Amino acid sequence: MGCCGSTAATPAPQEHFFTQYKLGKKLGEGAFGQVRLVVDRSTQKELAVKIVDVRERDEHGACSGAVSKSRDRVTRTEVDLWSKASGTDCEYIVKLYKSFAEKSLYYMVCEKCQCSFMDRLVEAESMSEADLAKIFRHMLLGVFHTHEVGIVHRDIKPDNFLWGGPNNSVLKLCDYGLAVMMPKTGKLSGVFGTAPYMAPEMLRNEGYDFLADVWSIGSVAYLLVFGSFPYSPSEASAPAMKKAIIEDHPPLHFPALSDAQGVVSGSLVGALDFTKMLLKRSAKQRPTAAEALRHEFVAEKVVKLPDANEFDPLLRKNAHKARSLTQQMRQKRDSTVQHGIDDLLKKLIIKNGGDISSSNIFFSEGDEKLDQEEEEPRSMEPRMKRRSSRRDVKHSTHSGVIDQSGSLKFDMSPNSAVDSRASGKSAPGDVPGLSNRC
Ligand SMILES: Nc1ncnc2c1ncn2[C@@H]1O[C@H](COP(=O)(O)OP(=O)(O)OP(=O)(O)O)[C@@H](O)[C@H]1O
Repeated sequence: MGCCGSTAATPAPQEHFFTQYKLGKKLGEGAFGQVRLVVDRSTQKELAVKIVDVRERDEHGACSGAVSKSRDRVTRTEVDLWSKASGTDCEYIVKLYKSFAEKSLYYMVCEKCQCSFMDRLVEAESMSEADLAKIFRHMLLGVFHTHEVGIVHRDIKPDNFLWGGPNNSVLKLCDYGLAVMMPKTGKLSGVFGTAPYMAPEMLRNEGYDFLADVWSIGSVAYLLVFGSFPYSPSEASAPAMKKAIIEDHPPLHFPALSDAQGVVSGSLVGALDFTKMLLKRSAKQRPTAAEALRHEFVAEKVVKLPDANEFDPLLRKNAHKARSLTQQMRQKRDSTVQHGIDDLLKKLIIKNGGDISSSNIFFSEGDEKLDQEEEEPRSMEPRMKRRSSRRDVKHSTHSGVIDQSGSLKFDMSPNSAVDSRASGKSAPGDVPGLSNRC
């Protein structure tokens, strides 16, 4: 692969990532890459960079050194579609500033966010209906603007929303790795995404469109309101989950919102109605993102004032359940992939005149700057606790699918985030047209 520095939209072959940015600490890990802090050398502004390694790997993660054509194509598509969505200047989409493809690594320079949606939800000191309404309004706005430019995201789930923007109070959609442009025919095919959030029409192979993303938001809403996925098959596996969604069995049901004493949580009535509206099994009866934004639960004109001390007891309980479930869904991170990228980056830093020995970015799990911030008064979002990147890195580096209690849970990931574009080959037992993402 040749060097091709570019702005997100316009190719500019003379630009190179390392001449413009100084690489910093790791903020998170993905299946094929990592996200790091960067500093723009000309403005000193802190940003983030998603680095994706497109080299061929065998099933043990060993790397041949050659570029994988399919992974290269998939990553190019991710850059193109993220760039297009980001071009809407919607504040509810993580902004992509520039992208580079050099030495089998893609660099996507984007705005730096504070933390993931789920991390803050669990650590929040309060959570009211007003907070929930804001969350879904932001999610819908990111999805709406994505749809406006003809893109179906196909991987709407809690992990793909990050808190950022002014006071870190804006929820932003990210990860366009499975996104696709809606074709002229108006229908898409193929199963993509993460099993518990997949729309029935996608799994039934009936053809789907933007409304598949709306179903996924409905699944996230269900998760937060009830603390479980809309479908909870007895066997905890991706195939069983897909079967349950296809067959509506055990049937989709909305339990009474009551606590152990049988007291109905009145504050969640609006959220429940909103969730029911999004989770219409028939896509024809489901609202578009624009229509959903007019539902009175999320509509801007309906003013809801959060009470600083309010934490709906059901929401508190469900936030922890939801966090545990979403952690089980995460794909196992392959340390070989991470080490491979780190090795390449070290060589590139040295080649570009940097000094690895005086830098701890590859050896430290911590992020001193953010740790210091944690000791400062929480001025930005007072009711939400910060989460240090030290814990982030430790968790993602070592834990795989280990939950908060440290116990290893069932793993839905091998079939949960699927992308037939990524690997180009099927694994035994895969549904035709489906292959694992990693
Ligand atoms: N712009 C950003 N600012 C700060 N942290 C980020 C940013 N983007 C991603 N992260 C962190 O990095 C982690 C990995 O992000 P990425 O999008 O690569 O992962 P992923 O979606 O889990 O990966 P994959 O698409 O391979 O499954 C996120 O969970 C988040 O914690």
